[in-house]
Amino acid sequence: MKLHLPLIALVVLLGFAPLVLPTFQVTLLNYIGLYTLVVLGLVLLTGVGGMTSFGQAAFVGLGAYTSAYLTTTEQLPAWLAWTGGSPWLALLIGILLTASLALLLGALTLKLSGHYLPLGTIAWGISLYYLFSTLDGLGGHSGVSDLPPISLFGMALDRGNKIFYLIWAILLLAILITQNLLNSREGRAIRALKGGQVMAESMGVNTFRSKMVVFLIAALFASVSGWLYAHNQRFVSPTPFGLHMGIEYLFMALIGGVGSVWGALLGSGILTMLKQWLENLLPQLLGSGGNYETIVFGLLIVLLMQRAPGGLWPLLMRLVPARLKPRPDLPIAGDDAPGLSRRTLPAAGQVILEAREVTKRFGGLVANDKMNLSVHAGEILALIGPNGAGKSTMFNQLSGVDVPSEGEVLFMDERVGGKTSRQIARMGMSRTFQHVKLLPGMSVLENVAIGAHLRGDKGVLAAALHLDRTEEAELLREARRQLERVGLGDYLYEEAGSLALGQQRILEIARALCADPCLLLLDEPAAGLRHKEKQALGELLKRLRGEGMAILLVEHDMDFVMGLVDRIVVMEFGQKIAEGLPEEIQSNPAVLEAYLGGAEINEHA
Ligand SMILES: Nc1ncnc2c1ncn2[C@@H]1O[C@H](COP(=O)(O)OP(=O)(O)OP(=O)(O)O)[C@@H](O)[C@H]1O
Repeated sequence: MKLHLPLIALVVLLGFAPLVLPTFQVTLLNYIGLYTLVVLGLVLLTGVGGMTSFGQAAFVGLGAYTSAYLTTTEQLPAWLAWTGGSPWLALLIGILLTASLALLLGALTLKLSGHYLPLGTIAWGISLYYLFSTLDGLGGHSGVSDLPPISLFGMALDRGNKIFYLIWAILLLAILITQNLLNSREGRAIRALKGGQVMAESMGVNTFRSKMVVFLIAALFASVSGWLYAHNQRFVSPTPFGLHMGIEYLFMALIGGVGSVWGALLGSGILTMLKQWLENLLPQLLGSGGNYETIVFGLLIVLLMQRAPGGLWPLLMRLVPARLKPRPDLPIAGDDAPGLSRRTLPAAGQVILEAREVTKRFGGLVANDKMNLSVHAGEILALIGPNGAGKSTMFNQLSGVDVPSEGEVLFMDERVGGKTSRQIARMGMSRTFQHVKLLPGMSVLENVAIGAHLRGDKGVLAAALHLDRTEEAELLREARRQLERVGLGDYLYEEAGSLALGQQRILEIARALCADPCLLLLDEPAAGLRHKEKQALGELLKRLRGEGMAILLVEHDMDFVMGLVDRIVVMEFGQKIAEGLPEEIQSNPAVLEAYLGGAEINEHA
């Protein structure tokens, strides 16, 4: 089922709602719409991006108070006088103010990791809350009243059933924008934030920028919700923008399903209705007034986290038959489309990667000792050695993940040390990982398309407005092409996490190829592969070599290495003990001694 069908159904239902429902229910729906807008931001920020924020209510307050101040103050400062009490111009100022503050707060807090980030959001959430009650002109704890209603096409939205349409139109637009964004090049970068940052950076994604984007969007959604809230209530006071409300928004996200866009609506709806219902029911049941609903909520949340940590939306989706499930829109360009531009590969034999006297020390331990090696275009070089020989450490120096203590690594005649993974990816080096790094819940096709990140340039705005479709179709076609090339063409729409380990390794190679590299670094590509898969991988790597690609692999499987590579570098105790053709290495006494105490290398080492 196409993804916008549920949207159309919802629009029709909502169109009739204020005409048939009693005022009280319309008011409830208005609140659900306002809360969902904030929670939608949290889904992006927390559920998708993996950054927990307790401070969203403060951004709601910022939007609300900005409009309250601008539309009720009689003598505005001269530089703001042009807003003339218009809620729409106040919205514009609110958006600009929120964006500026979000950029500042994001720059200060988003680099924090672990529990420091949520603590940071609590800190600025509390600061903003106190600012609302302290700043001159904002009415202190009693707040600001008599806000004008929003006018639209000359009609004052002064009643719940009128502003209803504006609230829900803005919310549906936000849902659409969020869906569009998530199903795009930028969206894949955002979805990689939770659990895939190292991989994403090595594919050229600027993960800090992606974090900033979701933080900004979440703040703007909250601020617009605040603006609507203020003009719906026609009154603002600090209470609804405090930390407790920040926590309540998180609860809504958690109940609905913090990773799903529609979960935001479900969570806000359930919490709002349930709260209302419990507020009425519990005092009657218990025979006295009090905040019993908060206690019941606490218990319900604990229960939910035990039983359905992913929230209710994923549970509901499990009940829906596969053919009715909403499918993301994944356009794939036809074969007649022009295709992405490709890098010109260096001439065969040209030195692409060179390690010069690379030494790496960890305290007193010398993991790499004056290592020299070079990789040429159109060549497969294997780096082998017994466990602990220093191969992974060398791999890290070569790929720029780590900087040598002494010596240097040159890639395409430029120093690798000190460059970011992104810069190195842009130069044409692409890699796989010893421990597979992919996004298990994302489709195989989209996982591989992350590799093509640097081959597109459409940004957030283009994605949100769906103006990126041609480029997106090209990127996905490239991902499909690489998947077909490595033999995973039948698995495009499977979840990557459902593939066998061997297939996941192959997926990583397809992803690396999607970047159109001139050098492939493969960390134990044959580990976990069955015999036939290894043969197929060997054939693929030979084909790539034939096309002029340089390939460096670290590998333990000697059968695989000996039948495939052009040259081998052998390491032991951090040093190079041999270098040469496979047949030379197989009979090199030093190598035989290092590996098997003298036996010939022809089995798995
Ligand atoms: N970050 C680190 N801090 C301290 N010691 C390290 C670090 N990384 C690696 N080492 C040490 O450096 C030596 C080489 O390790 P490395 O992982 O590079 O070997 P390897 O050849 O890749 O081994 P394996 O085949 O088992 O993966 C080992 O003694 C290891 O304990």
